[in-house]
Amino acid sequence: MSSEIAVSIKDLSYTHAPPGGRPLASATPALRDLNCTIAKGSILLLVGGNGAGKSTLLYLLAGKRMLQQGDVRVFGKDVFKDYPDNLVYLGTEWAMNAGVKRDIVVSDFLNSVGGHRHQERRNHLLDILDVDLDWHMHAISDGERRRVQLVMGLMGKWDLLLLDEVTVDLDVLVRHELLLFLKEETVKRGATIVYATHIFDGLNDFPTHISHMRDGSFVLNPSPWPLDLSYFSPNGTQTPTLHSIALKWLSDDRRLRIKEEKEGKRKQSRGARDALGTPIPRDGKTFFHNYDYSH
Ligand SMILES: Nc1ncnc2c1ncn2[C@@H]1O[C@H](COP(=O)(O)OP(=O)(O)OP(=O)(O)O)[C@@H](O)[C@H]1O
Repeated sequence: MSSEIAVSIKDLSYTHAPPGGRPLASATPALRDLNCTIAKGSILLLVGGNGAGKSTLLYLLAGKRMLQQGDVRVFGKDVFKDYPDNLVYLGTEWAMNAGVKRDIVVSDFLNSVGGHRHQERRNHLLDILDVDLDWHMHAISDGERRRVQLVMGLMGKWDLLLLDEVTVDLDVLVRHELLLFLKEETVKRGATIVYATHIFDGLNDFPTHISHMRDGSFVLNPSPWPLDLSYFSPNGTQTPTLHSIALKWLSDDRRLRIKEEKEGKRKQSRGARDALGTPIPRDGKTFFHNYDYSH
């Protein structure tokens, strides 16, 4: 892996705003004071519960929103003003777009987005993702449509790939082949990937770095994976799996949130309520298993 920088993030904070408006004074920031660099050739996995800020971060890295505070550079550029042609963002909303459910044959669809310029890579991806050029976009399953999206997004030679949960509806074989392809892109071409997912099966050998996000902050800044054993316990002999780490981190996050709600340090979220709609207090003990890193 090269030590050149693909992404640098400095003092980045962000609060969502209503369409066309400014953030409400009462709104909670989605990102708070993030700082990190991501080296070329690395694969960073963002781990965090629902609402932790992963998608917002990927959105900002993709230049889809104007920054409010802080600085983000992708290959040295401000992506909002100067979108690099070697940056690809793939998110889940694409498949919901009515335009991609038209009665159009996959080969025509891919040609309409430049497939003829990338014949060799396109054909390789058609194999890996098991996509048939004769499929009709309106008559395929969600997972199959996702596979077409991936061929479309990956067939050009990207140098930074931002992936937001787009492997969730792939079958296990296609997902496995895709991860191998992506890993190879980083090793052979020095491409860089930032990946947010909740599915950790088969992922242990994929990332080069992981981070833990909670409430829009990095609890663990992007760090080399596997993590140093001393992170887990002084006597540890084996790095826990990503799945067990995610379980432990997210259960800690939930416990902390409930503690802070009880102490009045944050607004109570939608939790269990009684018949009159009064929140049922949760003590963070009775509801949860005590996860350690061995699960
Ligand atoms: N369009 C929006 N308007 C207002 N608030 C938003 C909007 N999108 C996200 N948020 C808020 O920003 C915070 C971060 O959300 P984000 O979608 O980045 O989390 P996430 O880690 O990607 O979650 P998930 O795992 O569920 O996809 C959450 O509190 C969420 O409610």
